[in-house]
Amino acid sequence: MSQDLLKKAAGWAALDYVEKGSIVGVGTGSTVNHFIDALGTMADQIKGAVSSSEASTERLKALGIEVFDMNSVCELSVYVDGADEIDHQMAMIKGGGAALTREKIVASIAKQFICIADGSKRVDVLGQFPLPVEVIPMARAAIARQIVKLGGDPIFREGCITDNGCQILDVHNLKITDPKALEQKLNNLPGVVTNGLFAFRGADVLLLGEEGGVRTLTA
Ligand SMILES: O=C(CO)[C@H](O)[C@H](O)COP(=O)(O)O
Repeated sequence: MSQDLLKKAAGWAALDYVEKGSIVGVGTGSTVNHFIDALGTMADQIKGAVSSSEASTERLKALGIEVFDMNSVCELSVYVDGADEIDHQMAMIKGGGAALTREKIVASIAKQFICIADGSKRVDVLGQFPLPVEVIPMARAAIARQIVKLGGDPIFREGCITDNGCQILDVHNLKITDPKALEQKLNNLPGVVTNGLFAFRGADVLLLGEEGGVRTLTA
């Protein structure tokens, strides 16, 4: 089965976690696009969505789903999003699609984080996928020097401007033995907006698309 079909299976499986009449937190990416398509089939049964990116907002609206301003919503029952990597403790690397900051913000008000992914995303140790760090443009070089001191190799994602008007450094060759410690260290660097480690706010449920079907794992 193709990777996209595995993503699709995981995306559609997340529909089971959507409560009727609720506002749903929606992530970003190719796996989430399948979830949004699935959500479209129950557009008249939900109140709407809070979106983590302009791209997801556009897709949601095209399916007739109302998108609420994050500031008008206190709590979400679920937040559904993909991941670039997820480990056995349900910590993730996210941000391959550059939406990490809004993803972390929307996830922070959700009771449950439902991660949808194809089987290739599950890893023993995070860090094979370069860790995205969103930075204020004027701080980029200073942050890159600090990241080198932490043992990583930051590469500027040329041409990428986030929905927040910021830039991305993709950090290669990090050995992430303690995801929470690294998440905190990176957040402490002046000019870092967000880093793509989701260790403090990991997933609660992982729906993993595999050849044999969708496997459900819980934290
Ligand atoms: O964090 C993300 C976007 O910022 C995505 O969830 C992550 O990159 C996975 O993407 P995909 O579902 O396309 O593999």
